[in-house]
Amino acid sequence: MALGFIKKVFTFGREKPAVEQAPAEDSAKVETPAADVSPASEFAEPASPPSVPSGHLPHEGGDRLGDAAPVKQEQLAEEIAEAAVSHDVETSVSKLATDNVVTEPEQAESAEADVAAQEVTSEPIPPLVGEMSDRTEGGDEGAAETDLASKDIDTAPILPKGFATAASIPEPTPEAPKQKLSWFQRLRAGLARTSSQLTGQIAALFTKRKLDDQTLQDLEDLLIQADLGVETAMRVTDTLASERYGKDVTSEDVGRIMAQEIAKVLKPVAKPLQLDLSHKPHVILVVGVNGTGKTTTIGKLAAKLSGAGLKVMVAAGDTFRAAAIEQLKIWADRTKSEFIGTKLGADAAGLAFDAFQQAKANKSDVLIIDTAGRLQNKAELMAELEKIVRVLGKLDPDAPHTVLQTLDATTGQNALNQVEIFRNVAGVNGLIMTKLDGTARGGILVAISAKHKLPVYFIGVGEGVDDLEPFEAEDFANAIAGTGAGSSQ
Ligand SMILES: Nc1nc2c(ncn2[C@@H]2O[C@H](COP(=O)(O)OP(=O)(O)OP(=O)(O)O)[C@@H](O)[C@H]2O)c(=O)[nH]1
Repeated sequence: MALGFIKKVFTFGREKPAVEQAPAEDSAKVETPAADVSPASEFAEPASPPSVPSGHLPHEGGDRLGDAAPVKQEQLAEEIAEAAVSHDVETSVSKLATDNVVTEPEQAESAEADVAAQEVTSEPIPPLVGEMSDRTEGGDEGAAETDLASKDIDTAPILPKGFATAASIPEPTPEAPKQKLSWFQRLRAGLARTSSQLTGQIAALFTKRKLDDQTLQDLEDLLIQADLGVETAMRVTDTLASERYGKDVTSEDVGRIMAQEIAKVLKPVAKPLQLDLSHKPHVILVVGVNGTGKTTTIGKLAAKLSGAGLKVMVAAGDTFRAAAIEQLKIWADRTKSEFIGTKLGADAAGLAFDAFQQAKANKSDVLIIDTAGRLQNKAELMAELEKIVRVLGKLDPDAPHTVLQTLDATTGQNALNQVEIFRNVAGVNGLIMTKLDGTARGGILVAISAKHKLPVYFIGVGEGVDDLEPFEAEDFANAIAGTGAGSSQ
């Protein structure tokens, strides 16, 4: 797999604005030496996240998600104050419990305290040095040498497959066949229901029949029932008609054209997750409906990044489910990442606020924030997500830099609606499809890609820490169509 390292730039050219900080009643004051937040070097404008349309969002049921009109400064400052008030942060670094989190009630008076007024005095949390997990000892086979602008070459981490950084130079690297076959077999196994159902029906449709309008219509119906979406179904039938209309056609012909057309839809969205390591932390916010694999996927991402030598902090923003906080702590320990959490029921935006501050003070490379699972039609829960994004944006205009949505491959059609709402509310700019090793209905990813054109960075192919693979368009297309290199595996 050629590792495309696409240059991504953010605007850091201007002086960093004094961040309006809202130390509220019991806001946590993190005692770490003042982080050196000198303005980073000049970068071009970032790609702006999808605009958030105001007005009622087109989705069945659920409440109006509210107007996305810009929030006034005072309202925002109140939100930050309220967010900081309603929780006390327990900051713990796996293997290093710190008790240096204190609150400064008097800071609560003004919602706009200057960040410089926040004296930070305790020692920064030393980087955690842990043995690499055996899988990432030498880094992924396919990892390319990267030349990071912010680090000299001999200390630049070798990013694992599926990640890129602003200054890295694309280097095609040969795919490690044994790794591809194993996860590819799991992918095929996961998509077996989709592909066997589809290829079985196609075979039945095209026994000794010339290609005519009726068979084209029947094929189109089959492809739509497999969740591929109307657009892709029509592309397949149009291409097939242009090649074989009025002639004999075999199911192999159909499979080949199906894989080809699906790959055309998926190739533009199969991209590495771009990290901008020229400033710290790169914030990844993980969102999605309940049980889609957010916390597990964060653990897998943390393993890849910390295994590559990056300093990772994970934040337990799912303050709704008790087990989620503990689950993420276990992932942090397992992946030698730093952990920040708070008490059950605390304000998630406040946790995100403190996590950012802590990650900055600790000079973490990447901060990955978990969130509570929520259905897209629960307006108050979606409003909470908006607040988390707003609070992070006040601390860094480009944060959260990556908003990942996890999609459960067994969901089917509803995933389209999930992406629509989460994208409008939280500015989702990347997808991860999980549970493709189960009885997946992976076809929906084709429909989502055709409609939303959002990058698909990884796929989950199991519950293990290594079961996260960079998304490969050709492999996925062949797995659905039951064709291609892996088809004989
Ligand atoms: N088979 C399989 N199971 C997965 C995968 N990813 C996650 N899971 C499982 O899915 C279940 C839910 O995963 P979580 O990470 O807790 O999901 P979540 O989105 O954080 O859940 P909530 O916090 O309830 O929203 C767990 O049992 C995971 O082990 C995957 O790729 N394959």
